[in-house]
Amino acid sequence: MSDGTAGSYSGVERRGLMFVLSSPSGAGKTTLSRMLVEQMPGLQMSVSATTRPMRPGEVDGRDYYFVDRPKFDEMVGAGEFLEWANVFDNRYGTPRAPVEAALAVGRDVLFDIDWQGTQQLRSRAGSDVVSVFILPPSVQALEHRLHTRAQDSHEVIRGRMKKAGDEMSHFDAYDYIVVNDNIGVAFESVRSILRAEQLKRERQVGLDAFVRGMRQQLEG
Ligand SMILES: Nc1ncnc2c1ncn2[C@@H]1O[C@H](COP(=O)(O)OP(=O)(O)OP(=O)(O)O)[C@@H](O)[C@H]1O
Ligand SMILES: Nc1nc2c(ncn2[C@@H]2O[C@H](COP(=O)(O)O)[C@@H](O)[C@H]2O)c(=O)[nH]1
Repeated sequence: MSDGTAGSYSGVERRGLMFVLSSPSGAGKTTLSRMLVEQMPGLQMSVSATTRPMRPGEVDGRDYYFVDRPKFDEMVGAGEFLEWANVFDNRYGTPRAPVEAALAVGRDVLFDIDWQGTQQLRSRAGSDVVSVFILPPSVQALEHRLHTRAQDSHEVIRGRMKKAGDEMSHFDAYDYIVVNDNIGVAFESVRSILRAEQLKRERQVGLDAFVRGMRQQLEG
């Protein structure tokens, strides 16, 4: 089925993009990411590696690659990460190979990463990166969400709330800002941003030939 880009009509592939969601912890990136992957055909989630302990219900290889610190540092040394950062006293990094493989065949890749990682991706991939910062509707709602998620200790939640202001201070480096109050509305906003970015002229490789072909048909 066609995705509505010229490439899917002319046989030329579209250029894949890197779609980044960041937010303070608990604002809803993981929830929105899961909804996007379910509803946007061809969108591939980047699975990060982390040194943080696994939460109840998380699956190694699906939610994260859970590695110890020596293994993480070995991966850094071998240049296996596209970006990596220290976040909340743990290390997190984006494995390079799956992202490069997806982009090479014109697939879009979704990232749930912090502001430091976004900055690194932006400096490497420039306009192939589209970034969205998710804000909570209020500080109270953010704290409530972290508690109702019930996956981190009170101490960890306190630590993440302390750093929420810091994370939020980077909102102005992002292309789009979405306030996640009602999840359905926030999802529709994020989905629309991705769809519009997919349709940008510069991402549709082969437009010239496609239009030329139709013009020749019309003239001849
Ligand atoms: N709009 C919303 N209204 C109410 N609850 C929400 C909303 N969006 C997400 N949540 C809930 O808030 C909690 C935190 O969401 P989520 O895990 O998606 O946040 P996150 O930004 O990925 O956090 P982290 O950075 O810690 O991974 C979850 O329990 C989720 O179900
Ligand atoms: N720079 C990167 N940040 C990442 C990556 N994977 C996740 N994250 C960010 O870490 C925090 C905490 O995540 P949690 O799962 O422990 O709650 C959150 O802001 C994520 O966006 C990564 O590969 N690189």
